[in-house]
Amino acid sequence: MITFDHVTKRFPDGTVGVDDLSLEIEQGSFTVFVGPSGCGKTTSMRMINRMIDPTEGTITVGGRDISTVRPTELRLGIGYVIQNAGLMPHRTVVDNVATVLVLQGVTKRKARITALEAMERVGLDLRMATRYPAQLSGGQQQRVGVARALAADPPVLLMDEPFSAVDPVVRDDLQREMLRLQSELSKTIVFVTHDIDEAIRLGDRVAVFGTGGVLQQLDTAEAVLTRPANPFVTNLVGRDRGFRSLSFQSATQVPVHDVETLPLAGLGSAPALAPHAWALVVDGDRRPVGWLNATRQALVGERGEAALAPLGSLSTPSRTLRQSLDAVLSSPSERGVVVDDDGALLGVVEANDVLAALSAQRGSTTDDAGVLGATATQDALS
Ligand SMILES: Nc1ncnc2c1ncn2[C@@H]1O[C@H](COP(=O)(O)OP(=O)(O)OP(=O)(O)O)[C@@H](O)[C@H]1O
Repeated sequence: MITFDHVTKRFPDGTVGVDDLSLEIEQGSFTVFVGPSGCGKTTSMRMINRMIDPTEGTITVGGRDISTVRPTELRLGIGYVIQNAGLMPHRTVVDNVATVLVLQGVTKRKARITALEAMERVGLDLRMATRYPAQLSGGQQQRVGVARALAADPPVLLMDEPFSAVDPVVRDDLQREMLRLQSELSKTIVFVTHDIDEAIRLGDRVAVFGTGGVLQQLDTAEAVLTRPANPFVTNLVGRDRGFRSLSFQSATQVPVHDVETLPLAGLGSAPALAPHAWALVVDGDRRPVGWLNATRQALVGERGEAALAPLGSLSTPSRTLRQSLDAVLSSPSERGVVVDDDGALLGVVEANDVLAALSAQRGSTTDDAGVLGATATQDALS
């Protein structure tokens, strides 16, 4: 557990970076510090590994007041990942990852073996090991940064805007990877971002910081979205919070309907579709490939598979209402495709059923009706 007890940081020029911060970070939790630029997120994080010392108050890590622990000793148990990875350009990837272990006195050979394991854990191709950082993409460099922080197996991981310099697709991958890693490793993670969507996706707990380094709300991601503590938080989570809150609502009650399918093999000899009908084309493993209607079917002879309309986003059995609704909205047939964990077709969901499930859940959470219900429905439909 990491505890901030009435912690204030006043810089020599008088700027108050963090103002009277008290919060507890549970062991094994994923806590995200979020807020606009200059509100004290990074300063708060850097006080945990003593890159910055507080002016007032006490921070404890694992029950120890860290002002009594030498920074070098403290940092052995705290991994640190920063934006742009901060890799050493003249060292190979594997040696970058092995850095902390070597500093700890592990032999170079052993450190490299552990570094390769850490690379595998974060999904890096081991052929990258002998490359230099400049020979990697931005996303790969970030993975190296995470591998380096994890290599020495520290119980605590600090991550300061680690994914903010990569494009949205790579960012999505890295976020997914982080959630997978956390489910396997159960580290105590403190993650700084100014992106509320990233905070909500990753955090078990979200700490919203405001102007002058004042903590505005510390809560679950769902509570920050659905019960913002004050106008500052309401403004930060934004207009789309009703839509975002669908991410926390299960769609397992939404019925999955059967859908007409056509096999990809022999597409050209399929019976003609009725004028307004859509059929889902599946491969030999029943994995959906695309949608077909009569107009597109007429083009199959000429274009083959390229005549199919894209599937839209796919929904899965453990889906949320947001995922279900997105599948419906992004599908040309207005029915969202549901697949199992292997990608095989389970059926389709329909918009009316998604909205009915939303209404039913609104009825069962009367306290939250204003936000979860009306706002969500309006946002979803607008
Ligand atoms: N060394 C310093 N000297 C003076 N003021 C500082 C110093 N470091 C940070 N600050 C100020 O403290 C406040 C908090 O800064 P901090 O970097 O913690 O904010 P942040 O929320 O992480 O912002 P960003 O998202 O832009 O990184 C800001 O007003 C900043 O200008």
